[in-house]
Amino acid sequence: MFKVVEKFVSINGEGLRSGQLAVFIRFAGCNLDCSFCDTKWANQTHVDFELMTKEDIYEYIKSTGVKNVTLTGGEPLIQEGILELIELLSNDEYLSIEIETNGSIDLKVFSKMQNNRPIFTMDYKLISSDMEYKMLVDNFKYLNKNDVVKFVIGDIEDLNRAKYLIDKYKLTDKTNVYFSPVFGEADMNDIVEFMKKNNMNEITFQIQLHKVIWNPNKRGV
Ligand SMILES: C[S@@+](CC[C@H](N)C(=O)[O-])C[C@H]1O[C@@H](n2cnc3c(N)ncnc32)[C@H](O)[C@@H]1O
Ligand SMILES: Nc1nc2[nH]cc(C(=O)O)c2c(=O)[nH]1
Ligand code: SF4
Ligand SMILES: [Mg+2]
Repeated sequence: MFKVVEKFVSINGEGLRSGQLAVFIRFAGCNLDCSFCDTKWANQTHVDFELMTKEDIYEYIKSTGVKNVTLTGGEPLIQEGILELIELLSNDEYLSIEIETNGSIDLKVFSKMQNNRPIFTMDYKLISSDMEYKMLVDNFKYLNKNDVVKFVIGDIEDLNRAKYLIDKYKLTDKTNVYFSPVFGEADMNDIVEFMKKNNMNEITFQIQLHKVIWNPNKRGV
């Protein structure tokens, strides 16, 4: 059984499918504690959740009629039975599955899926998150051109570190690379100036769209 803290339809506010309708499944609990986390509430021990089987989750998704599915949290890939859920959803060729994951979970087993493989938006947690020591750089090799490595930027130190990693692991040759400011805190102009100064042609800068449309603290959107 999965602990689901919320499920809803919205437009995806992040990633490759930003602006498109998506059905979201948010799981309880995370193995990290990022300084900037906007869903800390979902990681509390006493959070309210609904227990759902993988079949319940599939039925809910189908009842919405929405094609894009985002599994998020919390950390979706620490949920017991998550591989079976992903396989069930992937068997439905109509669905396009996307998984938001935090960079600390080994993606090898997931990346090997053959049919209708999900796309992974893998965060690399930078210095200002306080969680960089948990990052698995081996994960970079399991990502392809359908996936994303996302750097959430808090400050200039994060920008320098992101650039170092992009160059060292040739990330833009392998996958899509996004910069996203810590919402309401990072200086967005600094990020764009940094991109200009370093001629970062292959990076996509992105703001979380749902936080512009709705109150940034609103749930279920
Ligand atoms: C809440 S996390 C859940 C999935 C997974 N635990 C992870 O970190 O990727 C979803 C996305 O929101 C991003 N995020 C969380 N707090 C944020 C903030 N304050 N500003 C910008 N992005 C944020 C995360 O970096 C991640 O890309
Ligand atoms: N609209 C909307 N789009 C999102 N894309 C990724 C989200 C997440 O929390 O993982 C998210 C979210 O919480 N809301
Ligand atoms: S990994 Fe994701 S859910 Fe966990 S604390 Fe960090 S941003 Fe929040
Ligand atoms: Mg969110």
